[in-house]
This record gives sequence, C-alpha cells and structure tokens, in this order.
Amino acid sequence: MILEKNQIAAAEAASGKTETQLMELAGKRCADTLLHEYPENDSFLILCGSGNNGGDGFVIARHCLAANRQVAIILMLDDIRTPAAIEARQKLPDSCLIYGYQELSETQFQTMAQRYDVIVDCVFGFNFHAPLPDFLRSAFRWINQQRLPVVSIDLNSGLEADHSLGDPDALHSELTLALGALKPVHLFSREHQKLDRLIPIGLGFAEPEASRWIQMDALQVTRLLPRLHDNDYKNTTGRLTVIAGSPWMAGAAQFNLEAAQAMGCGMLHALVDPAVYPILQAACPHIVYHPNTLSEADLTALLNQSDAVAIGSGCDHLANLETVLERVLHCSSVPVILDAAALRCLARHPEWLNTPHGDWILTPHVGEFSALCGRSVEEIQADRIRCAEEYALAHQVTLVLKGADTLIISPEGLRCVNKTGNPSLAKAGSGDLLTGMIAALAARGLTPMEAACCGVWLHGKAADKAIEKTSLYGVHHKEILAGLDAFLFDHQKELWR
Ligand SMILES: NC(=O)C1=CN([C@@H]2O[C@H](COP(=O)(O)OP(=O)(O)OC[C@H]3O[C@@H](n4cnc5c(N)ncnc54)[C@H](O)[C@@H]3O)[C@@H](O)[C@H]2O)[C@@H](O)CC1
Ligand SMILES: Nc1ncnc2c1ncn2[C@@H]1O[C@H](COP(=O)(O)OP(=O)(O)O)[C@@H](O)[C@H]1O
Repeated sequence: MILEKNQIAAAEAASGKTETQLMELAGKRCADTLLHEYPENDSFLILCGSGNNGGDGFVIARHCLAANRQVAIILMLDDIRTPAAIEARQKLPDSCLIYGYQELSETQFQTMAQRYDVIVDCVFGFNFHAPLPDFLRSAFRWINQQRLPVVSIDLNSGLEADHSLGDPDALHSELTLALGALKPVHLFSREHQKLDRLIPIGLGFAEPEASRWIQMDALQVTRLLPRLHDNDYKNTTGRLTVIAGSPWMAGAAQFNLEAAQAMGCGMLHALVDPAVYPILQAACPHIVYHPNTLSEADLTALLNQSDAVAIGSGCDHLANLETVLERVLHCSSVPVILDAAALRCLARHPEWLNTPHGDWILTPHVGEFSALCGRSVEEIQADRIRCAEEYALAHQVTLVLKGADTLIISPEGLRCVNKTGNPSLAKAGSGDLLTGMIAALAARGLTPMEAACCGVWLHGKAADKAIEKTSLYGVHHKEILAGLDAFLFDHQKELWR
C-alpha cells in the first residue's frame, strides 16, 4: 500500500485510533524491530525533531530503556510542538538522558554520535519540506561522511514523502522503518541511494479507495498477461510492426524483434534499411521484412494490419526516419511505442505532440527525456515524478522514464515505480529489449499503461532471473531473454486456457 501525504490523515481517522494511540503502536513496533535487528549490547542514540516523528523517538526510547538498553536522546530542534509528542516526552523515565543539540558543542555531538552503536533518526517524518536548516545539514553531512549506522523512522530525515528526492543532504540509513504504509519516496530508494533496507511497520491502515499508485508483482503481471487458447492463430496473438535498426546499428532491430517474439507476439513485420536486411534475415528468419522505402500507400496498408507499432530503436542512420515517423504518428490508430531516435526526432517536432493523437508510449532514458521536455537532467532527477507527470498529462502520452526505479505515468496521471531489475541492465541494448517487450504486450491487447507496467516489470524480472545463473558483468541479451522465458515457464499453467 502506498499513501501520499494528503491521504494519511484519512487513513489515520479510518483506523479509529487517536494520534497518541498510533504513536504508541508505531513506537512499540519500531522498538521491537530495533531490539530484534541489533544485538543485546547495542546502544541507541535517538535524534528527535519537533513533530510526531520526534514523538515516535520518545516512545522508542522508553521501550528500549525498559529492555535494559543504553539510550540517549538529542533534541535536534528547540521545541516539541505536537500534543502527542509532548505526551510521549512526559512518559519518559527520569533516568533517560536527554540533551539539547544547541547546548552541545560540535565535538560533544560528534563524540556521542560515535560512542553509541546505532543512531535512530526521528528528526523529520512525512511533513518535512526541503531544504534542511543549515545546522542540520552540516550535522547530517558529517554523519553521512562517517558512514555511521543510522535507522530512520518512517522517512530518512531530509527526504520528502511525495517526491523522489528532497534535500540532497538527507540522512543515509542502513535501515528505514516505514510506518503504516509506504510513501512515494520509498519507491525511489535505488535512485536516491539514501536507504539500504526498508521494513514496513503495519499500523492497521486500510487501502485508500482511490490510489494513483499502481504496484506490480508476479501475481498482477500473470493476471494481465494474455492467455493462449487452443485455437489461437498467428493473427490472434498480436501483429506487431517494428521500425528499427539502420546501417551500423542492426542489432537494435534484432533485440526489438527477439524480445517481441519471446513475449509471444504471433506476427512480426519489420521495416528496415535494405543494407541491414541480410543481417537481420540471418539473425531473425521468422520475420516478414519490408524496405524502409515502402510507398506511402503500402506503409499505410502495413500499419492498418498491425495491432501495435514500435519505432526508433537504432534508427539513428535511417535516412527517412522523420517522414516514416510522421506518417506512423498521424496514420496509426493502434498504440505506437517510441524509442531512441524516434524520441529525438519527436523532440525536434514538438508540434506533433500538440495535435490530437492516438495511444503513444514514450520510453526515454533521462537524457532523451531532457531533450523532450526541455529541462536539464539535474532538474529532472531532483523531481522525477513531477517532471514526468507534467509531461505525460500535458501531452497525453504514457511515459516510461527509464533507469533504476523506472517510473511509468499514464495520460490520466496513474503512476508506477518499478522495483525489479538490477545493474546488469546498465548495458547498451537493454532498452531495445524493453521496447520489443512493451510493444508485443500492446500488440497482444494490453492497454498502453498495462503494457508499459507489465513490460518494465518483466524486463527487470528477466534480469533478476539472469543473475541467478550469470554474473552481473556477463549478462547480455540472450541471458535476459532466457530469464524472461524462465519466468514465463514458471507460470505456464496460468498462460494457457
Ligand atoms: N499519522 C500517522 O499516520 C502516524 C504518524 N506518526 C509519525 O508522525 C510523523 C509525522 O509527524 P508530523 O506531522 O508532526 O511531522 P514531522 O514529524 O515530519 O515534523 C514536521 C515538523 O518539522 C517542521 N519542519 C518541516 N520541514 C522543516 C524544515 N525544512 N526545517 C525545519 N523544520 C521543518 C514542521 O514545521 C513540523 O513542525 C510521521 O512521519 C510518523 O513518524 C506516528 O506517530 C504514528 C502514525
Ligand atoms: N542500474 C539499473 N537498474 C535497473 N535497470 C537498469 C539499470 N540501468 C539500466 N537499466 C534499464 O536498462 C534499460 C536501458 O535502456 P537504454 O538506456 O535505452 O539502453 P539502450 O538504448 O542502449 O538499449 C532501461 O530499461 C533501464 O531502465
């Protein structure tokens, strides 16, 4: 379950518990987790803020003291502002060591931080908004530089709940305990690299009625995958046209096509430069090839017989890409998946986006997205969700913003962050496989958002399967396709009715 900041109050009210009761529950469960995760003689230094996140820290301190652990609290901000936190502070035993950060010298603070085994970060929770005050920025920066073991409660202080980043000096934790539900920022853990491990702590919250967040897992994906029926025929299992490859870049077309075939696509047509045809014919003999010089009428006829079109992978040297792309975008009534050179071409023709169009799935990496949306890479990385959502909504496209934690946004603003995959995919050609997979799923009848979410999840899962048998270095397209097949084989029964 994922809750945005403005949905938390409703979840809290629906739970029937008061703020104090929730804080007691959260603090107890966090303390139990800490006591379980860290051995008996480990001591805890709890950094508390002024809100309820700080209040959680007081409850944790009480339970850890009761378990005979050595505990000290540092109040990082001057006042304690919320009634529940004030109450929790009052329940602390007199024996609890409590210091004010402002009263400690820098050396005293640093000595304490190093003397305790674990720092428990209760400075800010979901109501933090960047930037960090300067005095906390320097304290956090120092803790991060020393690589001290930190456990963050709910959110790493300095991260913002609903955004992918927050303040760049947010605390780095080895463990974060997410309270009640995941917040959007937890989904971007690989990207912001601020937390190594996440444990959800349940508080009995119910799933919100309407959520913008889609979560994919094996069950969800196998439910979405099209079933094969005994009387299926090549024209009923997805007809896909791929426009890919060009002289010096034939492999991109091969990867599109092999991935689409692995995804069960029944009928594959490829529009290619005649110079690469002999190579592709040898590599993928089961495809029907057409020259990229096809007449307008023949191209339209081909598009009319397709259930989806993929265009752009490795098309950098395709002489007439612009003409073909414009025709595809304006004539095709089926989903079009745009990748690589097609995205760069689209960036040069923003007017194509501003006229009413069909279902387009754009699959840029951040550099390509920067060219499309006119923002710098840094600006996008600082707030991927907002930049991607603004673009998808304004131009009515399904956007797949690739990278670790690939973000997928539908034209209606539905969001999905992918959690499968590993750095074996950080290799040229991985994106070509993804395009083929998404296109095949769209050709087989999934909606653009379903095809994008399912394709991205399976692409990552295939890489996860691949590294069970091959080293991270050694994984290449064959291992990814074998990984995909291994997953599909495991779910064979669900795919055949
Ligand atoms: N409602 C819930 O679902 C529960 C919430 N709990 C805890 O409550 C937390 C949220 O508590 P709060 O709403 O009090 O908010 P926080 O604890 O996130 O603290 C926000 C406080 O910090 C201040 N602040 C925000 N940004 C700042 C900045 N840049 N510089 C200086 N000060 C800044 C705010 O003005 C506010 O006083 C959660 O993260 C969680 O730890 C738990 O107690 C249990 C259940
Ligand atoms: N560190 C990583 N973790 C997970 N996935 C990754 C990682 N690096 C790259 N990928 C995935 O690999 C693919 C790379 O695509 P792209 O950059 O377009 O490569 P190419 O165009 O050369 O095929 C994307 O789907 C991306 O999300």
